[in-house]
Amino acid sequence: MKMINPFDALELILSNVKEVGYEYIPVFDALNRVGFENVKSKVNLPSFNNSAMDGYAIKFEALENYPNGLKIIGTIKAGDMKEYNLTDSQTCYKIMTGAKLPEGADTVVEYEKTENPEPDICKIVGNVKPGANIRKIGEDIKAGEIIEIKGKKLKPWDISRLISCGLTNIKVYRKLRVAVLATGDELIMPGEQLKEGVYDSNSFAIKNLLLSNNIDVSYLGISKDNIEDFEKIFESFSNYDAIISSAGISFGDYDVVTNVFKEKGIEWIFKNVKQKPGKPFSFALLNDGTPYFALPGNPVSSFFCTFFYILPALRKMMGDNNFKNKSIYATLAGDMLKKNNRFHFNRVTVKYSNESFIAIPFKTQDSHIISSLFYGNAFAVIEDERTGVIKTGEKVKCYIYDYDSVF
Ligand SMILES: Nc1nc2c(c(=O)[nH]1)N[C@H]1C(S)=C(S)[C@@H](COP(=O)(O)OP(=O)(O)OC[C@H]3O[C@@H](n4cnc5c(N)ncnc54)[C@H](O)[C@@H]3O)O[C@H]1N2
Ligand code: MOO
Repeated sequence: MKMINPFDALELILSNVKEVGYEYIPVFDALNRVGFENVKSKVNLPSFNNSAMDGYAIKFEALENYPNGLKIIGTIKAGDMKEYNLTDSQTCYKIMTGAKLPEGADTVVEYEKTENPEPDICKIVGNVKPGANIRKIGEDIKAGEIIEIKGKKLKPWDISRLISCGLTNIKVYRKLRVAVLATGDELIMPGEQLKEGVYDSNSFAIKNLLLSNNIDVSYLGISKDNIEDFEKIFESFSNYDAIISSAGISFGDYDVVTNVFKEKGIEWIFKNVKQKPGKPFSFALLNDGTPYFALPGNPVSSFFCTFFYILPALRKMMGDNNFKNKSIYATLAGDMLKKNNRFHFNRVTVKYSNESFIAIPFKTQDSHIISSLFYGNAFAVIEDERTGVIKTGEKVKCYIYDYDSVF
C-alpha cells in the first residue's frame, strides 16, 4: 500500500481548510482571539506632552542664564489638565510624573538633580540635557496609525495597547465549533464501572487539547461499531466547523468510519499516512465542505495526530498567521531503535539543560502506552528510510506538546 508522507499529508490538509468569518467582541474579552483586520488608533499616545519624572519643568535656557535658582510658581500633578504657561525663564513649575507639561517648558529636571536653597527656589545642581524627561504627544503611536492585529493571536500586552489606543470593540475570527466523537463497542463512558472494556479517554485528550487552544468543543459521545448508530450521529455534523472521530478507521470488518464513508460515497483526500504512531489517520471533506479528521483508536496515535495535523489546521481556520508546527533540535540522551520504514514520532522528554536541549526517549514506543504521553513532552521525528539504532548524542528534531515541563 502506497502511503502519503506526514509532511505532505499536513500540507494537503492545510490547503483544504478555509478560514471562518468574524464577530465583533469587546476588546476586554479578546484574550487569545485572532484579529480579523487591522485597526487604527483613535488617539495620540501619549495624548499630551507630559513629564516622565517627579521634578521641575523649566526652559532649558534658564540653566545658563539663572545658575543661582529659579522661582517655583506652582505645582502640577497628574490629572490636572489646566493650561499652565511658563513665559518667564527665571521661573519653573514643580511637576509630577505623568502631569501635563506647561506651555513654554521644554525640559524636566528630576528632584535628584536639584536643591532648594529656599522653599520656593529650585537650584539645578546636576547635569541636564535639553528636552530631558518629556514624553511627547504621539511618540508611542499617532492617532490614525495602523495597529497590525490581522492574524495575530491577541496577548495581554496587545490588549493593553488596543485599550490605550481607545479601541472598545474589535473584529476577531469567530470561535471554532468542533465535534469530537469516539467509535467502538468496547468503549465505556468515564465514570462507569469498568469490567473488561476501555474508557473513552481519546475524546477527552482531544477535547482538552482543543479547549486549551481556545476552541469550543462538543463531545458527541460514543458510536457503536454499527452503521446505523454512526449515521445517527452523522446527522448532526453539519452544525460544526470540523469533525474529529477516533477509531474504526483501519481495515477491520467493524471499522465503522471506513464503512459509512464507503456507503455514503465520501472520498478520502488521503487514507493512511507513512508514520508511527497514527498510520490509519485519514482526512476527508464532507459533502458540505466540513473537514473530517478520522483518527486511529490507539491513544498515542490519536493524540499525536490531533497535535501534529489537526491543531495547525484549526489554527489556520481561526485565522492565526502563526499556525505552523514548531520544532527544536535536541541531543538524544539514550538510544532509540527503529525497525520499519515509516516516519516515527517517538515520545521523548525534552529538558533544557546547560543552555541546550536534550531528549530522553521513553522506554516503549507502542501506540497504546498512554504513560509515554504522561512522562514525555515531545515527539522526536525519525526519517522514514532510517532504520536501526539512533544513537545517544545524535541531534533529533522534536515537536514539543508541553513546553511548561521543558524548563
Ligand atoms: N490488518 C491490520 N490491522 C491493523 C492495522 C493494519 O494496518 N492492518 N493497523 C494497526 C494500527 S497501526 C492501528 S493504530 C490500529 C488502529 O485501528 P483503528 O483506528 O481502527 O482503531 P481500533 O482498532 O478500533 O482501536 C485501536 C485500539 O485503540 C483503543 N481505543 C479505541 N478508541 C479509544 C478511545 N476512544 N479511548 C481509548 N482507547 C481507544 C481500542 O480499544 C484498541 O485497543 O489498527 C491496527 N490494526
Ligand atoms: O500506526 Mo498505529 O498508530 O502504530 O498503532
